[in-house]
Amino acid sequence: MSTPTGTEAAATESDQRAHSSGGTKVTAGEVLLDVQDLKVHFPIKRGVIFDRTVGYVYAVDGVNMTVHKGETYGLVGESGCGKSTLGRGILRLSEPTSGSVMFDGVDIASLKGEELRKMRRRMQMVFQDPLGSLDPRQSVQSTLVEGMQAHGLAGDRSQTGKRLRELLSAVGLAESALRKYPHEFSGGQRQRIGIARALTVNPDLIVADEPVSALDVSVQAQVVNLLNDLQESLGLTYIVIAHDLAVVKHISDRVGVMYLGGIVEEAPSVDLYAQPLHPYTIALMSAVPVPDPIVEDNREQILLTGDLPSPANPPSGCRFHTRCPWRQPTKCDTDRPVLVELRPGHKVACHYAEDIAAGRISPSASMNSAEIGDDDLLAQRISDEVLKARETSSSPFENFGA
Ligand SMILES: Nc1ncnc2c1ncn2[C@@H]1O[C@H](COP(=O)(O)OP(=O)(O)OP(=O)(O)O)[C@@H](O)[C@H]1O
Repeated sequence: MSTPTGTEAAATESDQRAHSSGGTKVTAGEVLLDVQDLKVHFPIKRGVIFDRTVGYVYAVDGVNMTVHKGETYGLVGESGCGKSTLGRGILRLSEPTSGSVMFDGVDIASLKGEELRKMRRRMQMVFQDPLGSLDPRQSVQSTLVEGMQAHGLAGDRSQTGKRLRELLSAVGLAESALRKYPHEFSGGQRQRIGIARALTVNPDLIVADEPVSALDVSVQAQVVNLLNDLQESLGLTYIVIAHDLAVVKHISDRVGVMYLGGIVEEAPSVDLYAQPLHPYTIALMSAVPVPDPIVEDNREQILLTGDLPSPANPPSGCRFHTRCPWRQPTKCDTDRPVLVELRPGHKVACHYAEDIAAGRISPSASMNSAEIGDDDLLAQRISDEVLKARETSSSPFENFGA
């Protein structure tokens, strides 16, 4: 996770390899998580008496990703593209349909019972809505003690008390918080409790699903800084799921862009934001205003037509071809592109990414803004991103385009 001053996460020289990519330092430590061809399909059932499976929602459909120890991997993409399901699939909170999830060298799909429980202790989740994810009838103390007891980490009374004080101090809450209930806290404080709960079991990996999106912009930076401090002091690895492009840019070392169940682009955060290579990422980023009025005046916005296809009936070939301004006949419609490393550490799943980057293919006129209707879903979502970016430009985060 990048700090607000842009310093890199600490790691020892021996477990790092670094190389330069257009001025960006790409740092890769030891692999903690290795996801291969992960699929999570949800059956669609019909029938009152006989529960017939009539189809599947292909929520996650062939994801490959690796996450290194001590890094923050940001997952971004529009609503419904499968980010949460991927996070849950990695933790086996949603049962994968196929594929492998290697965590610290062990395939967690093969684990059962006690072994799975022990492995789960090392992987925790922080949720978007701290109020919804905390039991309103439980005091902070019982919430935290419950987490420890579930994994046999509670110890005796004085050990538990010491640990509780450590946890509260780690997340910046006073000891008096122990006796209080979730409704007595602000949103930011509740998220601190959610983080403390995840920390009770000394995890290695935290999957944070929209950890700041329910918070006021003024509080978002505090929680991001807390996550950052905890990462440095405890050596944590994060997967942060977020739709806010500014937040993702700010907190991630590397970013994966998801579209309809797959990762279409993955790169070190600085590289991705400096030069997006996948048409979907290019369109998302072109929609976000920049603070410099001259740059803003010349900003070329790529708008896309068509609705987001249903994950129950995804398009053939490239999943994005139905809305891609650079779509080329036949190949895009028939062949599903795989992630290919086009720059150091920068992978793209697009048959024509190099041609697009070199300007050898122009976006189709029929896909430009003139034809965008008010009811276009993506246009709506992109404009939501624009509005969000405008809000965050007065937030503690740097403006997306800065
Ligand atoms: N338990 C489930 N059963 C059936 N379909 C599901 C289930 N969970 C998610 N889905 C579907 O899977 C797709 C991906 O959902 P998911 O929540 O992972 O997306 P997301 O990118 O996290 O979106 P959001 O940002 O809105 O949470 C959606 O079409 C969703 O409706």
